Order: sequence, then C-alpha cells, then structure tokens
Amino acid sequence: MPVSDSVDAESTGTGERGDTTEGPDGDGPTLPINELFYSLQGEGTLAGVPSTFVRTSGCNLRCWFCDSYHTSWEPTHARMTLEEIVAEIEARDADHVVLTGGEPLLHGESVALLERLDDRGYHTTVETNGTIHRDAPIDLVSISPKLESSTPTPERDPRDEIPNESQDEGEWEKRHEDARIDLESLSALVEAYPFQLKFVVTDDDDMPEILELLEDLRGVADVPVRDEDVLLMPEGATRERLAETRNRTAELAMEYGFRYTPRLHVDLWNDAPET
Ligand SMILES: C[S@@+](CC[C@H](N)C(=O)[O-])C[C@H]1O[C@@H](n2cnc3c(N)ncnc32)[C@H](O)[C@@H]1O
Ligand SMILES: Nc1nc2[nH]cc(C(=O)O)c2c(=O)[nH]1
Ligand code: SF4
Ligand SMILES: [Mg+2]
Repeated sequence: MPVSDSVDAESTGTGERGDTTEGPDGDGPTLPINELFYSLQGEGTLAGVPSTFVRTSGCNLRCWFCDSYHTSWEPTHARMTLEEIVAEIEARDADHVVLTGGEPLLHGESVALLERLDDRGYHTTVETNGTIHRDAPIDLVSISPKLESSTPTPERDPRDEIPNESQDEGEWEKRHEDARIDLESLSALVEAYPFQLKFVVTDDDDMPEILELLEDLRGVADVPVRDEDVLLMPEGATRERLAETRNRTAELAMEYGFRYTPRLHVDLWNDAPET
C-alpha cells in the first residue's frame, strides 16, 4: 500500500481519516492508544530486553487469533497527544520502545512519534503486519506477514465467543485475504530498515506458503533476506495453546534452518493485559 493512502476510518476502527489529527484543544497531533506499559520484549531477536510498549488501536486486518482483540475486532482507545505519550515513555526506565498495535503504520502520527523518540535517543522497534510502508526512523522493523491460516473463516471467527456479536457474512474473510500480503510494502520495508520476518505458525501446513513468500520477496527486494532473518513463532495467546504449538514450531525451525522465537510474555504472564 502506498504511503499516501489513508485507510478508511470505520473499518480500521481508528476514527480518523487524515494523516494528522490534532488534539481537542489544539495541543498537537494524537494517536489512538489502547495501552502503554513497561515489560520485557517477549518476541524476536530482542526477546528479554526491557522495553516500553506503545499499543495503537485500529487494524486493517482481522486475524482470527489476534491476541490484541481490542485493537482490531473491537477497537478501544483513548487518544493521547504525542507529548503525553513521550512523557509516559520518559517516566519509564527503558532505552527500548516497541510501537505496536493494532497496526501502528496505519497512522501518519506514528512517524512523528518515532521522530521524537529518535531525537531522544531511544531504540525503536515497530511491530507491523507488513502491508504498509512509511518513511520513519526505525531501528528494527519486526514484520509479521499474515498467512492463509490467519484468515477469519466462518469456522474460526473469534466473535463466536462473544454473545450478541454481529457477524458480517464473510466480509472480513475477503478483506483480510485481499489485504494480508503486499509484496511492494514488504519489499520497501526490508530495503529501508534492519528487519526480522516473524511468521506465526499454527502447523506444518504453513510452511509451503512461507517458502513461497520468501521466494517472491527475494525476487523483488534489493537486499538479501537471509534464513537467519526469518523467525518462526508458535501461535498461541495463552500458555495452554502454546503448549500445543511450540514444540512442532521449534522442530520446523530446525528442519528448515530458520530461527525459533518464543513468546516469553505468554510463558511469564499468560494473557494478562499490559504484559
Ligand atoms: C498484535 S500484533 C500487532 C502488530 C501487527 N498488527 C502485526 O500483526 O504484526 C503483534 C504480534 O503478535 C503476533 N500475534 C498476534 N496474535 C498472535 C497469536 N495468537 N499467537 C502468536 N502470535 C500472535 C503478531 O503476528 C505480531 O507479530
Ligand atoms: N512482552 C511483550 N512482547 C511483545 N512483543 C511484541 C508484542 C506485540 O504485541 O506486538 C508484545 C507484547 O504484547 N508483549
Ligand atoms: S494484523 Fe496484527 S493487530 Fe491486526 S488482527 Fe492481525 S495480529 Fe491483530
Ligand atoms: Mg502482543
């Protein structure tokens, strides 16, 4: 998706259309924030590093397994000014900041936030689904392209768990499927920033699609995409679910020569908010 596109407000749950949103009292740009907390980076090459997490609300995809349901399927947020966000980050004692969501690159203001953090010397990681590229000071882009096994089919619709939740007759199944892979954005991201590709693995059937996507990406990107840049992460928002997926995911990493990443925060704190 090109940088200038602004994704429609209603479907992403952001309540915004433009790239710059002023606060109510003209006190500068704002972002929809679902939660802001201090924890250990739980995933990827920086796992274990104390970090402040800024979780924006709103997503252009709808993974059935999304562990941040209240940023995607049922977005909830308060808008915070960038000034407030930076003050909350400065109040916590971490050099690393993880900007996540929802999909943080939906919001033009994420760029301005990253610029302010860069000015202050923070190391920034952006967690993204890889469908949107923006130009910003990012130290590590942690890309998690979404596989077919993430698509919300009628058989795996998280809203089934929620009483009175209206269904959409396959609308999100189609929208998710159409939007989940954008080779142009993926290629722009890997070319622009130090990166990791972090695939959520549900079972063996995910592997052919991962290999095919890597082949396609290597065909178009101007930079090498090494096997060691590829991480397999077990699907699971709870300890119980991870117990079912992690060993097979680790074996697949060994079999294919990719890396394995744990989900440390789930091991430590299960599915508690703000962890
Ligand atoms: C909530 S997403 C937000 C960032 C961005 N929307 C994305 O998907 O990369 C943060 C990370 O959690 C991963 N994730 C979400 N639900 C998961 C689950 N049930 N099991 C494993 N990883 C999950 C995503 O793939 C992504 O790497
Ligand atoms: N501890 C912890 N580490 C994380 N790494 C990526 C996360 C995310 O939701 O993007 C995440 C998260 O939610 N918690
Ligand atoms: S892309 Fe990320 S935030 Fe959006 S639904 Fe999927 S896991 Fe959740
Ligand atoms: Mg998370």
